[in-house]
Amino acid sequence: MALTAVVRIPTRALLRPWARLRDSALGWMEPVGGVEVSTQRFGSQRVLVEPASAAGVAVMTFKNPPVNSLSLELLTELVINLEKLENDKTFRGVVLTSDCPGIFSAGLDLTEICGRNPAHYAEYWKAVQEMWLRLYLSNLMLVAAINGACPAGGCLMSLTCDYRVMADNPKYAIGLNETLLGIVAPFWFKDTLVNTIGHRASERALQLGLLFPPTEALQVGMVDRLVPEDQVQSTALSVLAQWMAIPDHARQLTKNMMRKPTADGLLKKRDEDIQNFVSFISRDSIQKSLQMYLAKLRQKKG
Ligand SMILES: CCCCC/C=C/C(=O)SCCNC(=O)CCNC(=O)[C@H](O)C(C)(C)COP(=O)(O)OP(=O)(O)OC[C@H]1O[C@@H](n2cnc3c(N)ncnc32)[C@H](O)[C@@H]1OP(=O)(O)O
Repeated sequence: MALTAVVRIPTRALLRPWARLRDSALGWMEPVGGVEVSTQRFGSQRVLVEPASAAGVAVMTFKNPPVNSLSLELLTELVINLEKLENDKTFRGVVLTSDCPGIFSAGLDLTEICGRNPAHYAEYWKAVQEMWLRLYLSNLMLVAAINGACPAGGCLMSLTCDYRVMADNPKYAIGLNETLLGIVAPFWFKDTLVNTIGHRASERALQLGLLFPPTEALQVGMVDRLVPEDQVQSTALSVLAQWMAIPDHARQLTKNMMRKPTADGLLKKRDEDIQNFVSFISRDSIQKSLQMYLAKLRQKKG
């Protein structure tokens, strides 16, 4: 297959991202009248996917400037590209990283959960759930190359990976800081953290909305390795090379055994979780908190 191919995504699907996801699952593509979104194999506008030099490995790079916030579009493209990698049996491992200097991901896009209507909140939350479920239960080996700040939803995304390599730069921090915004991390964010760093450390981190600098993140077990900034991706690739030595079927069944009970917690009540999110996020007091937080972020520059 050519390394550079233009992928055409139908215009109607760009307007309705979930239609696009479904179409992608069916392998459907519109030959004319679409929008050119990519020049990379499997890639799309906000998610670049390139085969690494090692066989069976791809690098997935998020490119949603300025801060890689998890917009509906980015979430949709992420899921589509992950699905394509999973369907292409030549790939066994993926490095997830960022194209935004100094930022892995700023987490959920606050403009998606602030000042919109309930139907939009529901659609957006479904996309967040889908991202988590697909990554958390992926049969692929996933390694996060965390080359910058990694708060909230960005941290969640990295926690779905099998291994985390972080840049050893004290300017960067990682954690679930939801309480600092006046919001509450849902139970499946909490479960993902507990599965990574344990109950007591999670209880403290979640209540205080702690953002850990790299050294502390390593100590608490939120990341697995710190390396100089320019070695984050190469280290992630060498970690993957070690994991590739394990037979896939045994590793995949083991991963599933470890993670399925947690994922089932959400799968069993996805709709209820969406309803809870919509009613929580629609509250006036929560919208006010989010608006104040966004205003503070915007004022920082002024
Ligand atoms: C039941 C409810 C559960 C919901 C669970 C929620 C999970 C979440 O993920 S909520 C999002 C939490 N995210 C954060 O708290 C991070 C906020 N951002 C930052 O701390 C910083 O932006 C940074 C450290 C990621 C980067 O800092 P810096 O390089 O200094 O960039 P700026 O702060 O100047 O930001 C540039 C630009 O981007 C806008 N922005 C930042 N984060 C977000 C975001 N998460 N969503 C949307 N927009 C974001 C920021 O407002 C600036 O915009 P402009 O001023 O218009 O340029």
